[in-house]
Amino acid sequence: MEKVACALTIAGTDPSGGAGIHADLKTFQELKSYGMSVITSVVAQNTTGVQALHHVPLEMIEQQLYSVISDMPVHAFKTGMIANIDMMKVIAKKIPSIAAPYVMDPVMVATSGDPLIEEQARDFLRKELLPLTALVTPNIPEAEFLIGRKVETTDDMKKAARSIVHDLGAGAALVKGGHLDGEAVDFLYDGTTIYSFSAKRINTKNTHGTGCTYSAAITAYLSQRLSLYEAVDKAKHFVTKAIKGAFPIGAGNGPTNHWAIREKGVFQ
Ligand SMILES: Nc1ncnc2c1ncn2[C@@H]1O[C@H](COP(=O)(O)OP(=O)(O)OP(=O)(O)O)[C@@H](O)[C@H]1O
Ligand SMILES: Cc1ncc(CO)c(N)n1
Repeated sequence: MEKVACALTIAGTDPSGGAGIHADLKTFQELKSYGMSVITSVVAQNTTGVQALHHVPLEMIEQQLYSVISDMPVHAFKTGMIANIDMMKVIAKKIPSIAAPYVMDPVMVATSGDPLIEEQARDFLRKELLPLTALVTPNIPEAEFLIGRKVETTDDMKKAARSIVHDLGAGAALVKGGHLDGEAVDFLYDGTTIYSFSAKRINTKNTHGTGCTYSAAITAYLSQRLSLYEAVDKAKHFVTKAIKGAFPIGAGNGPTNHWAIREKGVFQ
């Protein structure tokens, strides 16, 4: 019998539906992987920023992980917002028992600039979680934090990707250029080769949740057994379409359009 591809996200919520768990599950669904989720923090946020955070108790995070892993197949998984070291420890302990590719979106701040993880937890993420990954997907500020140097040019991005793999122990690194000017170009380093993925920059402020959507798309494709290169290539097309079709809703940075690859949706 054919088995459905199963993808898991471990992340925080976004009641406005554009980022976090919500973006991940919409993306899994759109790309036809069966989506599952473990919630780390409940975040009161919208397109304008983060209003409040409530962290799920550690035992409950552990229990959610157990509920999924003990019963369901996981063919690939990702992490997004993990707010503090204690949560990271709980998750790190369970990762070896999930025998599947791990994609880390090293979320530190929301698109609005509001912090989503505690300052001290960043080092733990770099030292303890990063070496467990099949792929990490930092944007420019996250890459700068990880390697401790400025990333200002495409050459710096490629060097950062290499250093994240060779010096920090990630399985592979995808350094995203959304925060630079010009083409929206990302560089993947898999330990041997640098690949670039490029798209025309779209003139929009509606980029809430682009990073979540991209890493979720990569995770969905990995759960379907695509190679890392193919998964990133197809995910880049998906996120570009989702940004192109992004919705001008909310007063801040509107959300990406997760169904942009098939139809426009229903408009009022
Ligand atoms: N205006 C844009 N036009 C086209 N592609 C873009 C644009 N902004 C970002 N991208 C692309 O979107 C993907 C996500 O990258 P980005 O650097 O925005 O992630 P991020 O900062 O982690 O996202 P988030 O805003 O969710 O934190 C990358 O492939 C990037 O190149
Ligand atoms: C829960 C959550 N994760 C990640 C981001 C980054 O976009 C966000 N805004 N919210």
